[in-house]
Amino acid sequence: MAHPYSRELEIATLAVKRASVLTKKLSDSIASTQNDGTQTKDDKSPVTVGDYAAQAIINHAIKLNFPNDEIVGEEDSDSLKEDSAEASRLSKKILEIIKDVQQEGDAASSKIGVLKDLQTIYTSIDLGNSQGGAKGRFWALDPIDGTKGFLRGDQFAVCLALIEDGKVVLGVIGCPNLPETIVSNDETSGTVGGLYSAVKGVGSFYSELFTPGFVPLSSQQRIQMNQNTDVDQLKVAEGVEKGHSSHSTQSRIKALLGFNDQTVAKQTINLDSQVKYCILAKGQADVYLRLPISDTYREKIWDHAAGNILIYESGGQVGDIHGEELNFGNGRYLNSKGVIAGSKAIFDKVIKSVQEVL
Ligand SMILES: Nc1ncnc2c1ncn2[C@@H]1O[C@H](COP(=O)(O)OS(=O)(=O)O)[C@@H](OP(=O)(O)O)[C@H]1O
Ligand SMILES: [Mg+2]
Ligand SMILES: [Mg+2]
Ligand SMILES: [Mg+2]
Repeated sequence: MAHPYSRELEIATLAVKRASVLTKKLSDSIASTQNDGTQTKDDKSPVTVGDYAAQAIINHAIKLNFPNDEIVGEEDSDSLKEDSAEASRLSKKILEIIKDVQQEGDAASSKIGVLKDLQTIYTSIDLGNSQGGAKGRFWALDPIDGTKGFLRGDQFAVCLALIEDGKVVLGVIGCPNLPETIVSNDETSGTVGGLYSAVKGVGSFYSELFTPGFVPLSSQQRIQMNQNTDVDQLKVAEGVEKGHSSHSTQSRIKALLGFNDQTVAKQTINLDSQVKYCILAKGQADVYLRLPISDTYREKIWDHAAGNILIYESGGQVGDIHGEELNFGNGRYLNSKGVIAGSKAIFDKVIKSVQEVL
Protein backbone atom coordinates (compact mmCIF):
# COMPACT_ATOMS: atom_id res chain seq x y z
CA MET A 1 0.00 0.00 0.00
CA ALA A 2 2.43 2.62 -1.17
CA HIS A 3 1.07 6.13 -0.88
CA PRO A 4 2.45 9.69 -0.86
CA TYR A 5 1.96 10.15 2.90
CA SER A 6 3.92 7.11 4.15
CA ARG A 7 6.40 9.09 6.20
CA GLU A 8 3.77 11.44 7.57
CA LEU A 9 1.63 8.49 8.60
CA GLU A 10 4.50 6.70 10.32
CA ILE A 11 5.58 9.77 12.30
CA ALA A 12 2.01 10.76 13.17
CA THR A 13 1.29 7.22 14.36
CA LEU A 14 4.39 6.92 16.53
CA ALA A 15 3.71 10.32 18.10
CA VAL A 16 0.01 9.63 18.71
CA LYS A 17 0.89 6.24 20.22
CA ARG A 18 3.40 7.75 22.63
CA ALA A 19 0.93 10.47 23.63
CA SER A 20 -1.76 7.80 24.07
CA VAL A 21 0.38 5.71 26.41
CA LEU A 22 1.01 8.84 28.46
CA THR A 23 -2.62 9.98 28.63
CA LYS A 24 -3.79 6.43 29.39
CA LYS A 25 -1.50 6.36 32.45
CA LEU A 26 -3.02 9.61 33.67
CA SER A 27 -6.54 8.42 32.95
CA ASP A 28 -5.97 5.17 34.87
CA SER A 29 -4.47 7.08 37.78
CA ILE A 30 -7.51 9.36 37.98
CA ALA A 31 -9.76 6.33 38.14
CA SER A 32 -7.75 4.71 40.94
CA THR A 33 -7.18 7.85 43.01
CA GLN A 34 -10.85 8.73 42.73
CA ASN A 35 -11.73 5.29 43.96
CA ASP A 36 -9.45 5.45 46.98
CA GLY A 37 -10.48 9.04 47.73
CA THR A 38 -7.02 10.62 47.39
CA GLN A 39 -8.16 12.75 44.51
CA THR A 40 -11.14 15.04 44.41
CA LYS A 41 -13.48 15.04 41.43
CA ASP A 42 -12.82 18.65 40.57
CA ASP A 43 -9.03 18.44 40.39
CA LYS A 44 -8.39 19.14 36.71
CA SER A 45 -4.61 18.84 36.88
CA PRO A 46 -4.30 15.37 35.30
CA VAL A 47 -5.98 16.55 32.14
CA THR A 48 -3.91 19.72 32.11
CA VAL A 49 -0.70 17.72 32.45
CA GLY A 50 -1.90 15.32 29.75
CA ASP A 51 -2.89 18.10 27.33
CA TYR A 52 0.47 19.85 27.53
CA ALA A 53 2.59 16.70 27.56
CA ALA A 54 0.78 15.16 24.59
CA GLN A 55 0.98 18.37 22.56
CA ALA A 56 4.71 18.72 23.35
CA ILE A 57 5.46 15.14 22.24
CA ILE A 58 3.50 15.35 19.00
CA ASN A 59 4.65 18.83 17.98
CA HIS A 60 8.26 17.85 18.67
CA ALA A 61 7.90 14.78 16.43
CA ILE A 62 6.45 16.89 13.60
CA LYS A 63 9.11 19.60 13.91
CA LEU A 64 11.91 17.04 13.86
CA ASN A 65 10.66 15.37 10.69
CA PHE A 66 8.87 18.13 8.83
CA PRO A 67 10.57 21.35 9.94
CA ASN A 68 8.65 23.52 7.47
CA ASP A 69 5.19 22.38 8.53
CA GLU A 70 3.00 24.58 10.70
CA ILE A 71 0.73 23.20 13.42
CA VAL A 72 -2.69 24.35 14.60
CA GLY A 73 -2.72 22.99 18.15
CA GLU A 74 -5.29 23.53 20.87
CA GLU A 75 -2.90 24.42 23.70
CA ASP A 76 -0.23 27.06 24.37
CA SER A 77 2.30 27.22 27.21
CA ASP A 78 1.45 30.70 28.58
CA SER A 79 -0.06 29.59 31.88
CA LEU A 80 2.68 26.98 32.39
CA LYS A 81 5.38 29.65 32.18
CA GLU A 82 3.73 31.84 34.80
CA ASP A 83 5.72 32.55 37.93
CA SER A 84 3.50 30.58 40.32
CA ALA A 85 3.73 27.51 42.51
CA GLU A 86 0.96 25.83 40.49
CA ALA A 87 2.73 26.44 37.18
CA SER A 88 5.98 24.97 38.45
CA ARG A 89 4.17 22.00 40.03
CA LEU A 90 2.45 21.21 36.72
CA SER A 91 5.65 21.75 34.74
CA LYS A 92 7.54 19.32 36.96
CA LYS A 93 4.83 16.69 36.47
CA ILE A 94 4.84 17.21 32.71
CA LEU A 95 8.59 16.69 32.44
CA GLU A 96 8.39 13.66 34.70
CA ILE A 97 5.63 11.89 32.80
CA ILE A 98 7.19 12.64 29.41
CA LYS A 99 10.48 11.13 30.58
CA ASP A 100 8.56 8.13 31.79
CA VAL A 101 7.15 7.28 28.33
CA GLN A 102 10.22 7.96 26.21
CA GLN A 103 13.48 6.08 26.28
CA GLU A 104 16.52 7.32 24.49
CA GLY A 105 17.63 4.66 22.05
CA ASP A 106 14.24 2.95 21.71
CA ALA A 107 12.96 2.42 18.19
CA ALA A 108 10.37 5.20 18.29
CA SER A 109 12.77 7.75 19.81
CA SER A 110 15.12 7.46 16.86
CA LYS A 111 12.22 8.67 14.68
CA ILE A 112 10.23 11.06 16.88
CA GLY A 113 12.97 12.23 19.25
CA VAL A 114 12.97 12.81 22.99
CA LEU A 115 12.18 15.86 25.10
CA LYS A 116 14.76 16.46 27.82
CA ASP A 117 13.98 19.78 29.49
CA LEU A 118 11.16 22.20 30.21
CA GLN A 119 12.40 24.89 27.86
CA THR A 120 12.18 22.50 24.90
CA ILE A 121 8.78 21.33 26.10
CA TYR A 122 7.41 24.90 26.23
CA THR A 123 8.86 25.67 22.78
CA SER A 124 7.32 22.50 21.37
CA ILE A 125 3.89 23.24 22.83
CA ASP A 126 3.98 26.71 21.27
CA LEU A 127 4.69 25.34 17.80
CA GLY A 128 0.92 24.83 17.78
CA ASN A 129 0.30 28.54 17.19
CA SER A 130 -0.36 28.44 13.44
CA GLN A 131 -3.47 30.25 12.20
CA GLY A 132 -4.09 27.59 9.52
CA GLY A 133 -5.72 28.86 6.35
CA ALA A 134 -6.77 27.96 2.84
CA LYS A 135 -3.36 27.50 1.20
CA GLY A 136 -0.56 25.04 1.75
CA ARG A 137 -0.17 22.30 4.31
CA PHE A 138 -0.40 22.26 8.11
CA TRP A 139 -1.24 19.86 10.92
CA ALA A 140 -4.21 20.13 13.29
CA LEU A 141 -3.78 18.70 16.78
CA ASP A 142 -6.11 18.07 19.69
CA PRO A 143 -3.81 16.48 22.30
CA ILE A 144 -6.76 15.39 24.46
CA ASP A 145 -10.15 15.66 22.86
CA GLY A 146 -13.02 14.96 25.24
CA THR A 147 -11.50 16.61 28.31
CA LYS A 148 -14.76 16.11 30.19
CA GLY A 149 -14.79 12.42 29.33
CA PHE A 150 -11.17 12.09 30.42
CA LEU A 151 -11.99 13.54 33.83
CA ARG A 152 -14.92 11.14 34.24
CA GLY A 153 -12.72 8.17 33.33
CA ASP A 154 -14.70 7.74 30.09
CA GLN A 155 -13.79 8.27 26.46
CA PHE A 156 -11.22 10.69 25.13
CA ALA A 157 -8.95 10.75 22.09
CA VAL A 158 -5.58 12.00 20.86
CA CYS A 159 -6.33 13.48 17.43
CA LEU A 160 -3.89 14.51 14.71
CA ALA A 161 -4.65 15.47 11.11
CA LEU A 162 -2.74 16.77 8.11
CA ILE A 163 -4.52 19.41 6.04
CA GLU A 164 -3.61 20.50 2.50
CA ASP A 165 -5.29 23.45 0.82
CA GLY A 166 -8.19 23.28 3.26
CA LYS A 167 -8.79 19.53 2.89
CA VAL A 168 -7.83 16.79 5.33
CA VAL A 169 -5.48 14.25 3.72
CA LEU A 170 -4.45 12.18 6.73
CA GLY A 171 -5.89 11.51 10.17
CA VAL A 172 -4.70 9.48 13.14
CA ILE A 173 -6.80 9.06 16.29
CA GLY A 174 -5.63 7.26 19.42
CA CYS A 175 -8.54 6.10 21.60
CA PRO A 176 -7.01 4.84 24.86
CA ASN A 177 -10.27 3.82 26.57
CA LEU A 178 -12.25 2.63 23.56
CA PRO A 179 -13.25 -1.05 23.43
CA GLU A 180 -12.94 -2.80 20.08
CA THR A 181 -16.67 -3.50 19.91
CA ILE A 182 -19.48 -1.22 21.01
CA VAL A 183 -23.04 -2.49 20.71
CA SER A 184 -24.81 0.00 22.97
CA ASN A 185 -24.15 2.26 25.96
CA ASP A 186 -23.95 -0.75 28.23
CA GLU A 187 -22.69 -3.48 25.93
CA THR A 188 -19.05 -3.43 24.86
CA SER A 189 -16.35 -6.04 24.38
CA GLY A 190 -12.88 -6.71 23.02
CA THR A 191 -9.49 -5.10 23.41
CA VAL A 192 -9.51 -1.65 25.02
CA GLY A 193 -7.42 0.91 23.14
CA GLY A 194 -7.90 1.51 19.41
CA LEU A 195 -5.86 3.31 16.78
CA TYR A 196 -7.86 4.68 13.85
CA SER A 197 -6.06 5.99 10.77
CA ALA A 198 -7.12 7.27 7.39
CA VAL A 199 -5.21 8.42 4.33
CA LYS A 200 -6.82 10.19 1.37
CA GLY A 201 -7.48 7.79 -1.46
CA VAL A 202 -6.17 4.80 0.54
CA GLY A 203 -8.85 4.06 3.14
CA SER A 204 -9.57 3.87 6.86
CA PHE A 205 -7.90 1.39 9.19
CA TYR A 206 -8.09 0.04 12.74
CA SER A 207 -5.37 -1.57 14.83
CA GLU A 208 -4.63 -2.06 18.51
CA LEU A 209 -3.36 1.16 20.07
CA PHE A 210 -0.98 -0.31 22.61
CA THR A 211 1.06 -2.49 20.24
CA PRO A 212 4.41 -0.68 20.16
CA GLY A 213 5.81 0.67 16.91
CA PHE A 214 4.29 1.48 13.54
CA VAL A 215 2.18 -1.25 11.97
CA PRO A 216 1.99 -0.85 8.16
CA LEU A 217 -1.53 -0.31 6.81
CA SER A 218 -1.31 -3.63 4.97
CA SER A 219 -1.22 -5.34 8.39
CA GLN A 220 -3.99 -3.22 9.90
CA GLN A 221 -7.71 -3.93 9.61
CA ARG A 222 -9.48 -2.03 6.85
CA ILE A 223 -12.73 -0.57 8.20
CA GLN A 224 -15.91 0.46 6.42
CA MET A 225 -19.08 2.21 7.40
CA ASN A 226 -22.29 0.26 7.52
CA GLN A 227 -24.64 1.17 4.68
CA ASN A 228 -27.81 0.25 6.61
CA THR A 229 -30.95 2.10 5.67
CA ASP A 230 -33.45 0.14 7.75
CA VAL A 231 -34.32 2.35 10.72
CA ASP A 232 -34.52 -0.62 13.12
CA GLN A 233 -30.86 -1.27 12.48
CA LEU A 234 -29.57 2.29 12.60
CA LYS A 235 -27.50 3.54 15.49
CA VAL A 236 -26.85 7.15 16.34
CA ALA A 237 -23.70 8.40 18.08
CA GLU A 238 -24.02 11.55 20.16
CA GLY A 239 -21.96 13.38 22.74
CA VAL A 240 -22.34 13.12 26.47
CA GLU A 241 -22.23 16.76 27.53
CA LYS A 242 -25.52 18.63 27.14
CA GLY A 243 -23.48 21.83 26.90
CA HIS A 244 -21.76 20.69 23.68
CA SER A 245 -24.72 19.67 21.53
CA SER A 246 -28.49 19.90 21.68
CA HIS A 247 -29.77 16.55 22.85
CA SER A 248 -33.36 17.71 22.57
CA THR A 249 -32.99 18.71 18.91
CA GLN A 250 -31.20 15.42 18.28
CA SER A 251 -34.17 13.53 19.81
CA ARG A 252 -36.56 15.25 17.44
CA ILE A 253 -34.35 14.34 14.47
CA LYS A 254 -34.25 10.71 15.58
CA ALA A 255 -38.04 10.69 15.86
CA LEU A 256 -38.35 12.06 12.32
CA LEU A 257 -35.98 9.38 11.06
CA GLY A 258 -38.42 6.85 12.48
CA PHE A 259 -36.81 5.80 15.77
CA ASN A 260 -39.46 4.78 18.29
CA ASP A 261 -39.68 5.44 22.02
CA GLN A 262 -39.15 1.80 22.94
CA THR A 263 -35.86 1.29 21.13
CA VAL A 264 -34.30 4.74 20.76
CA ALA A 265 -32.24 4.35 23.94
CA LYS A 266 -30.72 1.10 22.70
CA GLN A 267 -29.98 2.71 19.34
CA THR A 268 -28.25 5.78 20.78
CA ILE A 269 -24.60 5.59 21.80
CA ASN A 270 -23.22 8.44 23.93
CA LEU A 271 -19.49 8.99 23.77
CA ASP A 272 -17.16 11.90 24.40
CA SER A 273 -14.62 13.07 21.83
CA GLN A 274 -13.83 12.03 18.26
CA VAL A 275 -14.22 8.36 19.18
CA LYS A 276 -17.74 8.98 17.81
CA TYR A 277 -16.28 9.23 14.30
CA CYS A 278 -14.23 6.09 14.96
CA ILE A 279 -17.22 3.92 15.82
CA LEU A 280 -19.03 5.13 12.70
CA ALA A 281 -16.01 4.33 10.53
CA LYS A 282 -15.86 0.85 12.06
CA GLY A 283 -19.51 0.18 11.19
CA GLN A 284 -20.72 0.28 14.80
CA ALA A 285 -22.94 3.33 14.37
CA ASP A 286 -24.49 4.98 11.32
CA VAL A 287 -25.11 8.60 12.17
CA TYR A 288 -23.30 11.24 14.26
CA LEU A 289 -25.49 14.12 15.38
CA ARG A 290 -23.93 17.30 16.81
CA LEU A 291 -26.62 19.95 16.70
CA PRO A 292 -25.52 23.35 17.97
CA ILE A 293 -26.94 24.76 21.19
CA SER A 294 -25.83 28.29 20.44
CA ASP A 295 -25.97 30.41 17.31
CA THR A 296 -22.56 31.90 17.84
CA TYR A 297 -20.40 28.89 18.77
CA ARG A 298 -17.92 27.93 16.09
CA GLU A 299 -16.32 24.49 16.13
CA LYS A 300 -12.52 24.32 16.19
CA ILE A 301 -10.80 22.53 13.34
CA TRP A 302 -8.84 20.20 15.66
CA ASP A 303 -12.12 18.89 17.10
CA HIS A 304 -13.16 17.45 13.72
CA ALA A 305 -10.28 17.20 11.23
CA ALA A 306 -9.01 13.67 11.90
CA GLY A 307 -12.53 12.29 12.29
CA ASN A 308 -13.58 13.90 9.02
CA ILE A 309 -11.21 11.92 6.81
CA LEU A 310 -11.91 8.73 8.75
CA ILE A 311 -15.57 9.04 7.72
CA TYR A 312 -14.92 9.87 4.05
CA GLU A 313 -12.39 7.07 3.63
CA SER A 314 -14.76 4.50 5.13
CA GLY A 315 -17.76 5.30 2.93
CA GLY A 316 -19.42 8.19 4.71
CA GLN A 317 -20.05 11.88 4.43
CA VAL A 318 -19.82 14.83 6.84
CA GLY A 319 -21.59 18.16 6.72
CA ASP A 320 -22.86 21.08 8.76
CA ILE A 321 -26.58 21.50 9.56
CA HIS A 322 -27.19 22.32 5.89
CA GLY A 323 -25.27 19.29 4.69
CA GLU A 324 -22.42 21.45 3.37
CA GLU A 325 -18.90 20.02 3.60
CA LEU A 326 -16.78 21.36 6.49
CA ASN A 327 -14.07 23.79 5.40
CA PHE A 328 -10.76 23.22 7.21
CA GLY A 329 -9.10 26.13 5.41
CA ASN A 330 -10.98 28.83 7.29
CA GLY A 331 -8.37 29.39 10.02
CA ARG A 332 -8.47 27.86 13.51
CA TYR A 333 -12.28 27.68 13.46
CA LEU A 334 -14.82 26.20 11.09
CA ASN A 335 -17.21 28.79 9.70
CA SER A 336 -20.20 26.46 9.79
CA LYS A 337 -22.72 25.41 12.44
CA GLY A 338 -23.17 21.88 13.76
CA VAL A 339 -21.74 18.61 12.50
CA ILE A 340 -23.66 15.71 10.96
CA ALA A 341 -21.98 12.52 9.74
CA GLY A 342 -23.52 9.48 8.15
CA SER A 343 -22.98 6.71 5.65
CA LYS A 344 -23.40 7.60 1.98
CA ALA A 345 -26.60 5.53 2.06
CA ILE A 346 -28.41 7.72 4.57
CA PHE A 347 -26.63 11.07 4.71
CA ASP A 348 -29.13 12.95 2.53
CA LYS A 349 -32.07 11.56 4.47
CA VAL A 350 -30.51 12.64 7.76
CA ILE A 351 -29.86 16.16 6.48
CA LYS A 352 -33.46 16.37 5.32
CA SER A 353 -34.63 15.52 8.84
CA VAL A 354 -32.23 18.07 10.33
CA GLN A 355 -33.62 20.75 8.03
CA GLU A 356 -37.18 19.84 8.92
CA VAL A 357 -36.53 20.06 12.64
CA LEU A 358 -34.58 23.32 12.55
N1 LIG B 1 -20.61 24.97 23.25
C1 LIG B 1 -19.93 24.03 22.63
N2 LIG B 1 -20.45 23.43 21.53
C2 LIG B 1 -19.79 22.49 20.88
N3 LIG B 1 -18.55 22.05 21.25
C3 LIG B 1 -17.97 22.62 22.31
C4 LIG B 1 -18.61 23.62 23.06
N4 LIG B 1 -17.79 23.98 24.07
C5 LIG B 1 -16.67 23.24 23.95
N5 LIG B 1 -16.77 22.42 22.89
C6 LIG B 1 -15.80 21.50 22.33
O1 LIG B 1 -16.29 20.18 22.49
C7 LIG B 1 -15.15 19.35 22.50
C8 LIG B 1 -15.50 18.02 23.07
O2 LIG B 1 -16.50 17.48 22.28
P1 LIG B 1 -17.19 16.15 22.64
O3 LIG B 1 -17.67 15.53 21.37
O4 LIG B 1 -16.34 15.33 23.54
O5 LIG B 1 -18.43 16.64 23.49
S1 LIG B 1 -19.56 15.70 23.99
O6 LIG B 1 -19.24 14.33 23.66
O7 LIG B 1 -20.73 16.19 23.29
O8 LIG B 1 -19.65 15.84 25.42
C9 LIG B 1 -14.17 20.09 23.35
O9 LIG B 1 -12.90 19.64 23.01
P2 LIG B 1 -11.79 19.43 24.19
O10 LIG B 1 -11.58 20.80 24.79
O11 LIG B 1 -10.59 18.99 23.42
O12 LIG B 1 -12.31 18.43 25.15
C10 LIG B 1 -14.43 21.55 22.98
O13 LIG B 1 -13.53 22.04 22.01
MG1 LIG C 1 -11.35 18.83 21.46
MG1 LIG D 1 -8.60 19.08 23.71
MG1 LIG E 1 -10.27 22.15 25.40
